[in-house]
Amino acid sequence: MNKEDAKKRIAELVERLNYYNKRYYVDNVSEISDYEFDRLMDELRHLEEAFPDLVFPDSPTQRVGSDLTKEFPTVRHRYPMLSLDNTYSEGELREFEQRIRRFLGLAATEPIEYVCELKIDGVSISLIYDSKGYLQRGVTRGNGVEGEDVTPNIKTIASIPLRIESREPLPAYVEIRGEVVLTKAQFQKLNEQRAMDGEPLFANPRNTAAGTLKLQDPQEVARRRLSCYTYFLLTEPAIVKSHWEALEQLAIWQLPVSPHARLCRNIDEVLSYVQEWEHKRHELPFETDGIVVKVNRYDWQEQLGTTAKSPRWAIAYKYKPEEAITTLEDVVFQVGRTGAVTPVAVLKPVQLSGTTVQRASLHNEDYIKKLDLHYGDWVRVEKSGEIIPQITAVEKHRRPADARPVLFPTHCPECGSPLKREPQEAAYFCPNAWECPPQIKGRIEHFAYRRAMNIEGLGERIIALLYDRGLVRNIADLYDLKAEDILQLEGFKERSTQNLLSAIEKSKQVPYPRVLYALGIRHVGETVAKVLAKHFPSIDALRKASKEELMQVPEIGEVIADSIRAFFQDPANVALIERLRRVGLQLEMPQEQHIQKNVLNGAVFVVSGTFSRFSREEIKDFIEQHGGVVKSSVSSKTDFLVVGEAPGASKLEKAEKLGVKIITEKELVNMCRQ
Ligand SMILES: NC(=O)c1ccc[n+]([C@@H]2O[C@H](COP(=O)([O-])OP(=O)(O)OC[C@H]3O[C@@H](n4cnc5c(N)ncnc54)[C@H](O)[C@@H]3O)[C@@H](O)[C@H]2O)c1
Ligand SMILES: [Zn+2]
Repeated sequence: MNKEDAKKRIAELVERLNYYNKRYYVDNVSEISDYEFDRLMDELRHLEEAFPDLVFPDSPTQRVGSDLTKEFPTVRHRYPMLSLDNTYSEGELREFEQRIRRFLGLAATEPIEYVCELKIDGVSISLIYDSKGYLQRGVTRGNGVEGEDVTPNIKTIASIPLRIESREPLPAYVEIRGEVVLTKAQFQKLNEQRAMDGEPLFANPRNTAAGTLKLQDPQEVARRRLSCYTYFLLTEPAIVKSHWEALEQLAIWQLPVSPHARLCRNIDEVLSYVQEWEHKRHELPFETDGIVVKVNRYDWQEQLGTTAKSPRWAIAYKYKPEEAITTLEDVVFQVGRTGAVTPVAVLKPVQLSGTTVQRASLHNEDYIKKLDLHYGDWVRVEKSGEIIPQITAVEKHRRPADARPVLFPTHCPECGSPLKREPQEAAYFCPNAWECPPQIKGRIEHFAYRRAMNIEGLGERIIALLYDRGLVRNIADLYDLKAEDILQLEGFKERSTQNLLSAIEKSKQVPYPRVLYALGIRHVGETVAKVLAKHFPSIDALRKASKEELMQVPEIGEVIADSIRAFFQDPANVALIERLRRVGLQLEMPQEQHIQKNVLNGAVFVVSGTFSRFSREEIKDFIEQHGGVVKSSVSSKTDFLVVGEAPGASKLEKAEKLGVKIITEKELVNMCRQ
């Protein structure tokens, strides 16, 4: 390539990679796969090596991708937080060893020990502990030089100790680094919940963890249940001489360390570790994208030093994304509870990363157009960091001559209504909310769902049966069901019929905030429903609220306000609510909760055990709404310990010792009634 062309290509790569970096680190979105990103990076690095005077200062090869957002205070790192050099080839691992030997002037016979660790696909974090062992700060990598202080969010992570317990005095400065992740199981749970709430699904655990760490509401962060693994210890003065000892020290201090790290005596053992984990890593509870290899001895690490972007004593070996090639048999267009239409590719079954893949996500119309997808096409399917397989490319040269292009339907595949596309949104939806079967069934499923009305036994299958028999067309119909209706359903006997009826009956006691959530108003998830119920203590108050009044509530923005207004403007919804009122659903907060505002007068409460009338969150809210203060542990300042079933023994004991008054939930409710 001549210099002119190189210059053009370099400028183009710098611009594109900087753009992907911003999308990835700031917006937490991957527009291309990590593998493609790394290939472009590699191309840039090679060009820059060939034309060293064309290395721009803003080149992504020269700096760490920055996560700075200006939404959190920034903190300067005492030691820069760098990235890692990476490779996809085992040959380059051997070259890595050769470079180290040359740099340190070691003979070929001199053994070099390495520590191998799994490269966890999450977000790096730096934890600073003070000399008494208390967690002082949690800071993101930022641009490597300064990061963002996300301490309140970090404190929600259960496995990170708020205090290091140590018999020996701690060094004056303790910094621990690690990776914040979402486990695959937790990621799936969150997405199930989002599907229930009709919200767009998260793409993958890494980007979700990164986005979660940057939320402004630590309570929401806590709800998402992040995890953490630590793998770095920096202290002043130094207390260990090698990386392996550092990992041991972290374990002694009860920091979460991965049990799979291994001390390898030479590069061959490193390569075996790499091979050993290539497939086994899929069984781990979290996602990994490779292996990190670190020179064990600290004195050697120090001599090797760092480049502007990464240490010379470590390298990441990344596994190529596993890919399979198969044919596209069909595309189905699924209609969800909110009417959103999602295209899903039906593939000829093929093995990929140890599972049989038969379906792949196609996201939306734009994605299908970008792929230029045709029925019968040979397609490449990848599972890289994404749980749901993706079609990454079409093998156009193998396309059958008469192949028809995949076109997005103009009408709903379920009810035939013309589809609509919201301006600025990629997704199409079916506007026929009241008659489109999957939307009706989806709303009833959402209503019956555990965290909403919690109607036990009323799942997807039974709802489909009730719907197909014409017994239920909306949520209010559930309350008109008779024993003889249910008895005629397949699989129902006397007993199961009674159980279902009493589960439906029981749902009449579900408190108002959950009923509000169960109604399935778009954008009104669990948290928003609670906030709304607090400010508008009855459904009538909410119905009468203007857009402006709604938007005065913290956390309620224009989108939510519009959605609530639209819901109540539909007469069918108003009629439905009237029916729910007649059957006796809770459509307002209990009287005592909004009259007796300050009866508890600042008294300090601790709660323990499980309660029959409230969830853990609800009892805390209840106390606070009545002017009490809730603390998490019993001390001499505690006035009351409220005990439910199976209270914590240590709390009870402490309360008894300190003479704290112990009361039941019933007594608490009575106190608030006076
Ligand atoms: N898809 C995209 O659009 C896009 C954009 C930008 C970056 N990326 C991905 O991010 C990579 C660059 O990110 P990076 O600079 O954070 O480098 P990196 O992720 O390749 O490696 C460095 C990071 O690995 C993490 N890590 C996990 N386990 C570790 C362990 N045991 N020891 C040490 N570190 C460990 C640390 O957070 C560390 O900061 C790219 O190679 C690419 O894969 C993707
Ligand atoms: Zn429809």
